[in-house]
Amino acid sequence: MKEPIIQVKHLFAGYDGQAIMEDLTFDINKGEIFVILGGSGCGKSTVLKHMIGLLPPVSGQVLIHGQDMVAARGKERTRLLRQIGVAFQNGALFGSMTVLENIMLPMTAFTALSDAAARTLALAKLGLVDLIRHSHLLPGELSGGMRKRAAIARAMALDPGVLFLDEPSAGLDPLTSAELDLLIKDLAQTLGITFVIVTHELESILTIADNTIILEKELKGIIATGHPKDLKADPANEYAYRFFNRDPEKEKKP
Ligand SMILES: Nc1ncnc2c1ncn2[C@@H]1O[C@H](COP(=O)(O)OP(=O)(O)OP(=O)(O)O)[C@@H](O)[C@H]1O
Repeated sequence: MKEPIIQVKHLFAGYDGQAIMEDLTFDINKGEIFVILGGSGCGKSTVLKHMIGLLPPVSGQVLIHGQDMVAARGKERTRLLRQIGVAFQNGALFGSMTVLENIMLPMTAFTALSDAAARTLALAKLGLVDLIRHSHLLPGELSGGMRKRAAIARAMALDPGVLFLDEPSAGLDPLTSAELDLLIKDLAQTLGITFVIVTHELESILTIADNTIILEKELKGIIATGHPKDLKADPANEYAYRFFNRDPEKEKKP
């Protein structure tokens, strides 16, 4: 049975009281890989920032397990934020710390774990992303694909139920990007982690997404929602059809 883990309700997304997306309402179910799509600059990352508590929305609610993260304050907010992990596009790893130290950092900073226990747990996370052999390296010594995997391991440090990934395939070659897709699918299936991903990569979306929303700039809202394979095949949903079939020409027709 579908169980919403995140509910976005009447979210007006934007900056300084100015909405660039209006009245977004959608659910993300436990264990699914949910992809946020849309043309460049339409507001995908902005919506993501509201969902992870990095930026207050113009208005609306983001519920995690039924509790409003936007309204939450103090310890309640910290508790809700602990339930999500985030891997940003550039990895955002600390360059002067080894990969292992990067994964241990959230554990020692936010829990009472000893260094030894944090080290053991961090190595377990690195095992999940196949990076144990590289745990002693600095982020700058890793390949692009490894850096993404390290960022995912760090996002998993505190065992969140939901992982947010902003453009995970950006800058990766197609093969490395496909490997990352497999990893995401594997983590969703084996650990039951829910993924919320902002990406443009059509191949990747069709391979991994269980559900998508497509945002549209002019409309300032959701233009299509559903399984990407259904959206790709359904000409009735014209914008989604064009998006998945890379058909900009039709866009110019009335
Ligand atoms: N800090 C900010 N203050 C004001 N406006 C911003 C800020 N950051 C982004 N914007 C604007 O908000 C709009 C949406 O940007 P956003 O980065 O969310 O889009 P996006 O869909 O993620 O784009 P892309 O796919 O190109 O990364 C853009 O017009 C952008 O210029």
